[in-house]
Parts: sequence; structure tokens; C-alpha cells
Amino acid sequence: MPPNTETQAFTTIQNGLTRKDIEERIKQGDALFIFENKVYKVNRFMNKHPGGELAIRHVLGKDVTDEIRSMHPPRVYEKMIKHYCIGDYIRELSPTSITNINARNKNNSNTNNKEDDDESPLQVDWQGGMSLEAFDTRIEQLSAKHADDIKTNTKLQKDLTMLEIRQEYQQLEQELIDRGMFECNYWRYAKECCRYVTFIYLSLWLALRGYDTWHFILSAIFMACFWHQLVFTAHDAGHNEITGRVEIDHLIGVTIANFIGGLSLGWWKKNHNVHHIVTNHPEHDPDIQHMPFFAITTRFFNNLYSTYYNRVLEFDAAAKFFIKHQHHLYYLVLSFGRFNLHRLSFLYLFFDKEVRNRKLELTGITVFFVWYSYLLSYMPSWSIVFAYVMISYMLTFPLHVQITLSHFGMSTEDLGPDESFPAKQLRTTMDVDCPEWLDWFHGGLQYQAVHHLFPRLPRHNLRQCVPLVKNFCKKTGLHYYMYNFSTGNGVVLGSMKAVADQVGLMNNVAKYNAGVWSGEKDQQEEQ
Ligand code: HEM
Repeated sequence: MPPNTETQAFTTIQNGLTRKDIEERIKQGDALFIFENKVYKVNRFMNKHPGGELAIRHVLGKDVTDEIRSMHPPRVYEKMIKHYCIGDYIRELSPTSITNINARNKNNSNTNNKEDDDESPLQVDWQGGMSLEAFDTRIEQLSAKHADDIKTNTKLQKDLTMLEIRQEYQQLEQELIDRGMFECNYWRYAKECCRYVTFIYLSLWLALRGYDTWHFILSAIFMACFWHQLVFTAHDAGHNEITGRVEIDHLIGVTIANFIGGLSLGWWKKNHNVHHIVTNHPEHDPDIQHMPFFAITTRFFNNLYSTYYNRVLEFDAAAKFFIKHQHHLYYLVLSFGRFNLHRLSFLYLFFDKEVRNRKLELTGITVFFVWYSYLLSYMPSWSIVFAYVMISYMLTFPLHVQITLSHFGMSTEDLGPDESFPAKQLRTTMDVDCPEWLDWFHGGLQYQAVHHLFPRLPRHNLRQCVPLVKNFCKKTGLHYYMYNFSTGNGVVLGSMKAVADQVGLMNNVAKYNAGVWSGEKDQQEEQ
């Protein structure tokens, strides 16, 4: 625990700080944020913060009561944080009345949460050869429905203030605690381990004992299944959800991610923690920054500066080409996702200054390449080696689809500091529903909106929390976006197509201005 070195310069504890004071002090270089009506200063702590420096930088000057409560175990916000308090926060405007929420909710509840009723007519038919035009029309229908949902949501959100939503959110958290939802059920991990062992056993057995091509192909498929499933436990470890102790969970995570999967857990944690704080913000959230391949908003056409990568995300010729076709290339590009994760892991481990356990992580990835190469040495020919690598890597793509599905079709606006944390998470994240027997395939993490509301909630309990979150949404008037898998895909492809169409339009305008595009220009001249 770092000693309290942050309070020395503070002189106005008794008077407290207003928003204006806070802004003034931030301009002078103080790193301040507000938590439960107190102001905290973390200049010297920021670069030691277990959740990463950037996670804190993004919230400076803001009231992050909900963010802090949702991201940390109670020991952090009940004990550790006290050392950094420098005074009271003086709210200049009294909040609007918190009474009668229920009366308003009654009105709102009739217009919300219709997701169960009206999906079927819009479902995407993935079977049968669909022409590109029919495919495009279908996804346009889906995104039109989704756009209506967004309009309803924005209208209703204005009804409650941040403080009113916070109150309901804290009640929901208490209800989850009372129902034991934050308790980790280790039996679920025992079951998952059996699945992991089965997959890796079959994969190794077929690779080491196999002699026919199909043995090796099947081995690669089982390897992909193994990696695909393991990621869910690495995710829990990254969130410290398994034992609740950072060091132990970090070790579990490094073993899975680095030693078994060849990817950096540290990279993932840095990336993911920022993602949870600034979800779907085009300039800040690395999870939606995939230039030149994807742009989920036209804001990426402006050569946006990424605060995560510290560079401009150029909208160059390659980006124009890929983005124009992004809704058709979506699955193909995602099937190369695992290769990209190697690239990002190496960039992080070699060039990032903040890396903890750099040697351990590098050792882990080296061990991965040794055992994986050894396995490949059993392949009878180079063409089978190539096929093995491609199949085992590319078949993990459902995971990449699942990850992007939760956010790519959702709002990317920045509604400012007055938007409450739960409102932002529900606006930027969608849940993807599936039958309960399929939970194992999606790891339970298909309920991303619930996960974003409570990142420390064990993923095995997310499904059980859905009704409670729906109830919370009814009370607050917030919209809960939940689609089934095919509709969710349609919504994402529809919004990607909308952005892709804008590239097409831009190209036509450019050609028209340059006089190259003769078709319509000629027609206009004739008229
Ligand atoms: C003095 C203030 C703070 C202290 C002492 C603190 C401390 C910690 C600690 C000990 C952890 C590891 C959590 C664990 O044990 O499970 C953590 C994680 C984290 N912190 Fe903070 N933190 C502070 C402020 C903040 C702020 C202002 C933010 C941004 C809103 C933030 C965002 C995060 C995130 C995103 C994680 C990772 C959570 C996860 O793994 O799910 N922290 N912090």
C-alpha cells in the first residue's frame, strides 16, 4: 500500500471543493476525481494502479462513484481509497427530487423491454444461398429496428438524473450481493476443466498418434475448441474474479493466456480495463479501434487520434477499401483475429513501459511457441503444418464475433459527464441471448451488458442476473438491448453497412468533383 503522500498540498478540507475548484486544480496538474461526495488526489498512485494508469486518466475530474464500486472489491473503496482523500465535494446544484421514481417508472415500463416480442420477423436467415443484395436488405431492416430502439432509449434517459439512476443501481447491487451473485461457484470451474482436458487430450492424441490427414485436421479443430474455451477463464482471471486476489488470479491468467495460448494477459488487462471505463468511445476505446479494417462510426473518417495507441488512426486508401466492404468482410477479417492478438501482445511486451512481470509473460509466450512448434513437428508435411496453424487459429473466430457483437452495433456517442455509469454501459453494450444449454459455448459472457454493469460478477451467474437487470431498466427507463445471436449479427452488420455506404458516397462525390464519374454527371448535364 503506498503511503499517503497525496494530501500534503491540500488546505481546504473544511470548505470542500466545488466543480470549479476541481477543474482549476486539474489544470494545474492535480489528478483528482470524485467518489461518494469526496475528492481524491492520485498523482503519485496513478502509475502504480493495478487497473492501469490510463483507466484513471480517463476519469479525472469526474464523479466516478459507480465506476469505482463496480470495478473494485469493497476493501478498495472502503479502506485503500481513504488514503487519497483530500476533502469534500461541494455540489453546487442540488439534485432534482429523488421521490416518485416509481410513478414515472410505471409509465416508462410500458414502452420498454420489448426485445422478446418483436424479433422473429426480422431474423436473419443464414441458411441457403442469399444474394448479396438480399443480405444487405435484411441487415438494413434489422438496423432500422435497432435505430428505433435507440431513439426510444435517448428519449427516456432524459427522465431520470444521474443521482436517481445511481440510487437504483446501488439497490440493484445490494440485491445481487444479498442473493449471493458475487460468490464464485468453483464447481462450475471443475466442469469447465473437464471440458478443457477433453479438448486438449483429443487434440494431442490425434496429433501425436495420428497418421492420416484427417487425424491432423481434427486435432487442429480440437485445439481451436480448447483455446476458444480457455479464454473465458483467462477473462475471469484478468478481472480478478476467480480468487479475488490480484497476484493469484494474475498467475492463473498468465498460465492460461501466455503459456497455453501464446498471448499476453498484461496486454489484455490494460486494453480491457480501459474498454470498461470508456466503452465505445471512438477516440479512447481500443476495442472499437480496428483501422484500417473496420470503422463502426463515420468519426473514424476524420483520422481520429487514439489515446490508447497514442497515434492517429489514418483513414487512408487501405481503410477506404476495407471499410467500404466491411459488412461483407466482417467474418473473414475476424477469422484472422488470433494472429493479430499475437502482434498486439508482442508490441505490448516489447514496447510498453508499464508492463508488470514482463519476464514471466515473455517466458510464457516462449514456452507456448516451443510446445506448439514441437506439436507441429509431428505433422507429416509442410502443407499439413500450414493447414494445422490456419485451422487451429482461424476456428477461434466465434470468440471474436462474440466480443465485437456486443459493441459494434451500439452507440458510440459521448454524452458527457452527466450520463450515469449504468446508462452509458447499457447504451453501448448489447446482450446476446441463447438457450441455456448453449451457455458453455459462449462462456456465459454473452450477457455483456450485465457484465459491463458489474464487471466483478462471476460470469457463471450472469444469466441469473438478467431478470434483475431488466427490472432495473423498467424502474429507471433505461433500455436493455438484448437480441438473439442471428438478430445481433444482423444489427451489427446493418450498422457496419451504414458506415460502409458513407465511404461509397464519399468516393462518388470525390469522383464527381474530379470529373471522373461520368454516369450521373452526364445525366445531370443533359437535364
Ligand atoms: C485511489 C483510488 C484507487 C485505488 C486505491 C484503486 C485500487 C485498485 C486495485 C487494488 C485494483 C485491483 C482490484 C482487485 O483487487 O480486484 C484496481 C483495479 C481496477 N481499478 Fe482501481 N483504484 C483506484 C481508482 C480507480 C479509478 C478512479 C478507476 C477508474 C474509474 C479505477 C479503475 C480500475 C479498473 C478498471 C480496475 C480493473 C478492474 C478489474 O480487473 O475488473 N480505479 N484498482
